[in-house]
Amino acid sequence: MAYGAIMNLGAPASSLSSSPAHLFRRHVVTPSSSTLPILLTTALPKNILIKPRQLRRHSSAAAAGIGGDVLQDAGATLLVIGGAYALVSTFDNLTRRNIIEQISKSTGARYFASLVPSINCLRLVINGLSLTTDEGLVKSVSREGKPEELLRGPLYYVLVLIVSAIVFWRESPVGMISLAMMCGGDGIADIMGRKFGFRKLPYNQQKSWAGSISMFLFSFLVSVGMLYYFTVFGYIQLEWMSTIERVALVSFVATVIESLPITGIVDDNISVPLVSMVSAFLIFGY
Ligand SMILES: C/C(=C\COP(=O)(O)O)CCC[C@H](C)CCC[C@H](C)CCCC(C)C
Ligand SMILES: Nc1ccn([C@@H]2O[C@H](COP(=O)(O)OP(=O)(O)O)[C@@H](O)[C@H]2O)c(=O)n1
Repeated sequence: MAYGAIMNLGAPASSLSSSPAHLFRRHVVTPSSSTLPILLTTALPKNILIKPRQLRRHSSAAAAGIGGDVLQDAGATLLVIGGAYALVSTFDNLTRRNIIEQISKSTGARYFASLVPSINCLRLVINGLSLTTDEGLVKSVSREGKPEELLRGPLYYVLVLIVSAIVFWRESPVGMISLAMMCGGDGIADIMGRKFGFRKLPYNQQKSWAGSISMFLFSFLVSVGMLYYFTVFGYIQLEWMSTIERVALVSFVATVIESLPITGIVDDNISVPLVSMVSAFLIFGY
């Protein structure tokens, strides 16, 4: 949910610290020095969007020793928390002094919000084409450390963020739900599946029950959290009983799609949000 982070740009700054947007993490790890650049450059310190693979990769930095790693990670965590706190406090102050509006009503807000993923999109393209070399970025978001990997999963990911922000913004549940599936559900499936995925799915030996059950649960919970958040701020009105049933249905569809052995054909950063968008649109009707 990047959506949450994006949308937060138009929400009361004081709500940032308690918003459910922090759940919208594609892959959540304790930030290490290698994840810091991406955290800081995305300027969204509360919304840590990093892959678990960094942990694995950088565990090879065991040369520094486990104690050193823990210290480094703890330091990085404190730094990010401090940065997030400072950012929220700054916005709080500006809002209290009426220097910035609490809730942006500007029609251009969606384009401003999409600037964050757009800048990251540009970075991915430039580095993916090896026009420049940002080793931190490549290491942070690729599996094998190859720049060209940036042009696949990570690029699709930011493109979905951009499209969702611009097309759906905060008036339609469709964008929120599809981002919840991609950023929340799919991200958690990866983490839980790798850790507890001993029992594989009968039709896909690459995916596990633990991963898919987590995908369903987190897609559902993150979606409901996001919808609740935007309902509280009055952007959307929902009838909750039917909404919960509908979200459960979309989560189920997204989970089934994520579990299929089609990763080689279509990246799940495309299949999951796309199928979620279509099914949410059909189910919600707007
Ligand atoms: C590593 C990423 C995707 C790869 O996925 P997969 O192929 O393994 O399935 C994500 C890449 C993220 C990107 C480089 C930076 C995105 C910044 C974004 C605009 C910040 C939004 C923050 C919010 C927390 C979502
Ligand atoms: N439903 C799922 C999804 C992922 N996983 C685990 O997570 C790993 C990465 O999943 P993936 O191929 O979907 O990776 P991403 O493209 O989402 O990063 C898989 O190799 C599995 O170990 C799982 O066990 N069950």
